[in-house]
Parts: sequence; structure tokens; C-alpha cells
Amino acid sequence: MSEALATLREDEGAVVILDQTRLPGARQFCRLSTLEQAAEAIRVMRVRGAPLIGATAAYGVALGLAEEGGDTRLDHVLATLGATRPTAVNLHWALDRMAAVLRPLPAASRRAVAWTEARAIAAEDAAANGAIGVHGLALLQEIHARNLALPGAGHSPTHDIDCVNVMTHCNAGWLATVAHGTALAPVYAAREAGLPLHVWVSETRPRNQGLLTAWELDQAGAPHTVIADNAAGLLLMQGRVDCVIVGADRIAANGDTANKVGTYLKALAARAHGVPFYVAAPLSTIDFACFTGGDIPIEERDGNELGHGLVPVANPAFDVTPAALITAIITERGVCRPDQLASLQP
Ligand SMILES: CSC[C@H]1O[C@H](OP(=O)(O)O)[C@H](O)[C@@H]1O
Repeated sequence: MSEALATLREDEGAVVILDQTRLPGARQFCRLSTLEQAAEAIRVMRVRGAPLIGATAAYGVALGLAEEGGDTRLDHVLATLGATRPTAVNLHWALDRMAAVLRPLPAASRRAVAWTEARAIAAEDAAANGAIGVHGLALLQEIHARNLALPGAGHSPTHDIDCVNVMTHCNAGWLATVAHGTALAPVYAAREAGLPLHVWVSETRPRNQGLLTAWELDQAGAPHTVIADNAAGLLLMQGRVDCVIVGADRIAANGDTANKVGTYLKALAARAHGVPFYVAAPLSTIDFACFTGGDIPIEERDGNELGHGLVPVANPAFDVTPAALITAIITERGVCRPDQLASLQP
């Protein structure tokens, strides 16, 4: 991916982000120079996606300490950023990590160290997602080999058996991270490996992040088809999906997973039709302090995103998929069953 496509980069004491509220129509960049600008960018989803929200919050701490770094200021900076969005644990994980590094330091040295730590969080996210791509590719290669061994391979009435058909929900591509993406990382790795692949892209109402996924895949020259969210069940029933791969905003210790609203319905339909359902996420998205999905705060966003003020609406931004419906979780440390997460605990 070229630098010009980067979601977030440093620029002389500020942070330049790709404004995702302008995509897919326009590729517009925003310069964040203050704590308030960083908080607003997260809150209104100029940057979005759990890992990218975490990295942006980390840089937001550095921006917030530009003038002074005393305890009161640090508390205000952490509270301001922590109040932006509740569900993606990466935001709170990043702020906790920044606090742990900065609190023991004298106020005068906190600013420089904050930039260094934010830079490390961003670099670690990119590396983790690259590894997710490698582990996810192995799964796709297994599916491809299994398909080719099927009787009548290549003569499916509904789709090309030689091609691995992946379904995804929302956007968990490089736009949602510092680099590579999570759910789309195996897709990009498959492209590089020459594995024939097609992606069913769920539009993902009401913010239609699926169109971000389509924009990404178009940029990559990856075959894809956008579908209405409600069409997923038919495609799964018709045998036109070989696996579902989604991202995550918070994975509880038991493997229950919060992700964009609509994920749970796809998991139910996938299980009903024997299609493997994978969650792809870095370890920074696993919240071991959260025992089950019932403990995950679900963000309720402004109803105007859905009803435009004309009708009464409910607008939960996420839902929780029970671990029992998740075939495996693809992390930078490998692929594991939801009931094996404890082995990944730091
Ligand atoms: C790689 S995490 C992507 C994750 O975040 C998205 O939520 P939002 O667009 O509201 O930030 C969605 O749940 C994606 O799966």
C-alpha cells in the first residue's frame, strides 16, 4: 500500500489522517494538531476501526501534552479521548498503555515519550495485522485445496469452485487499521500469493462501511461484489460462500465478540449452512478483563445516522457474536478456537 493511501501519519508534531467520512467519493486528508481535533476525528468517525482508533488515541495523547504534561492535564487528555467511543477496546487499551508509560515520568518529559509510545503502538499494529494476513492466508489455502478436491469441482451451478468466496461485513481493511487490515489482511495476502478469490461485501447499514471495503478492494484490483446486508443469508444458503471473515471491536475472554451490528446475523446464517465463521483481530482487541460478551459496552450512535430525524430509531453500532458461533479467531500469534484465548493472555 503506498504512503499516499496511509490512514494515519506523523507530520511535524501533528498527525495527518485520511478522512474516512469523505470516502469513497473523495480522498481527503485532515491534519490533527490538538487533543480536541483528535477526539472529534474519532467521535465522528473520520478515523474508524478498532486498531486505528487505538493508534489515533495514542497520538491524541501526544498532541494533548503539547503545552504541558502535568498530572491534571494528563488526566484530562485521557478522559477526553476515553469518552469518544465505548466499544472498541483498542482505544481504551492504548490509553491505558500510554498512562502506564507516562504517569511515572516527570511532566517535562511526557510529551516526547508520548510521541515515541504512540509511534510504537502504530508500528505494532501494522506488524500484527501483517501476521494476521499470513495466518489467514493458510486458512484460505486450505479452503481452496478442499474445494478443488470436491467431486465436480469447477462445475458448480452457482459459482466458480476454483475461486475462494469470502464474505465480510463492515470494513476491517487497511482503512480500519494502521496498515494491512484485519479481516481483509488474509484477502490481500491471498492476492499476493496468487490465490483466486472473490469477496462478498456487505454494505453494512447505516454507515455503509462496506463501501469503504469495496473502495479498498477496487484499489487493490481484488474481485468483489457489494450486497445488501439482508442478502447474506441467501448467498450462504446457496453455497456461494466458502467462509466469512470479519473484524472485531472487542473480544471477551470467553471469545464472545463485539463487531459491527449485523455480524451476529451473519454468524447465525453461516452456522445454519455449515460455513466457517472467522474473526480476525490483533491481541490488542482481546479484553481479558471482560469475561463475556454481556460485559461489552455497545455504542448507541445518533439516530440521525439512520432515521434522519424523521422517525424514532434505535441505532446500536455493534452486536455480540457468541463464541459458540465462531469457528476460530485469527490473531498475529496464530489461529485459535475461542475457548483457547487464555493461552494468548499476556
Ligand atoms: C479492524 S476493526 C474494524 C471494525 O471496526 C468497525 O467499527 P466502526 O466502523 O464503527 O469503527 C467495525 O466493527 C469493524 O469490524
